[in-house]
Amino acid sequence: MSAASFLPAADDAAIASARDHYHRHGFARLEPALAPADATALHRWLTGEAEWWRVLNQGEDKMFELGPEAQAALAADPARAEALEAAIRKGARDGFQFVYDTVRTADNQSERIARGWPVDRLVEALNSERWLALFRHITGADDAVLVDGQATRYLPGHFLTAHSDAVEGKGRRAAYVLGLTPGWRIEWGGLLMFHGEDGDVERALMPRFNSITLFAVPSLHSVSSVAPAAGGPRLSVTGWLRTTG
Ligand SMILES: O=C(O)CCC(=O)C(=O)O
Ligand SMILES: [Fe+2]
Repeated sequence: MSAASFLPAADDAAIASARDHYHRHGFARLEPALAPADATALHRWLTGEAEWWRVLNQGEDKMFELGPEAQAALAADPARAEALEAAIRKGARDGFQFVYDTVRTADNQSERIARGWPVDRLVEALNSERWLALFRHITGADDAVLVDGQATRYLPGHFLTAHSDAVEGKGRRAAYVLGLTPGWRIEWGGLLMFHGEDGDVERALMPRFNSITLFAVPSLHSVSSVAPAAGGPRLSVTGWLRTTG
């Protein structure tokens, strides 16, 4: 892991085609995102040492973050766990709801460097001039100056309903999702869905390993539920290209 440079690995043709696609459709996919060994090392860390927090919301503005101890306490109390599941199902029926696992990184560079987990070092790399210039080139967001990020893990039953990513004051210009699950199948769910104005699915994207998807903010999208039959968790690093800190 210590050798990981997290430099961009896509060639000029892939970059040119991503830029063209983004300008025409508001999203693009770049692959390979990283050197294969770097993506594999991240995947190994995400499936091994990473410490996951369960995050979920209640209504529009209440959010819960359950660390390892709170998750263990919940697992030991099936009645409470089922009540929480029921609340999540109810919230998802007609409203905005999410539940998934995360490893957050600090927006602040010195905190990322001090902790130095692989996901911190990846987000550090994404803030290098090399990656920033590439992101600006593809998205046309010339005023973007920083990249934030978190690792996410969607287990079977996890999902994120429709939202636009626009948050007042955050200066989000584009979102990115770096897929880190090898061997995913469409049938396993966990698809990044863009919602069309006609109420149909405009586009659904597979969480492909070592590909980075970029899309403009705001745009209405969701992550479909990971199916019970999924062969593993849906792993990514995701965040935003921003104008302000
Ligand atoms: O993981 C993804 O594909 C997208 C996640 C997302 O939309 C978000 O975290 O806001
Ligand atoms: Fe989003």
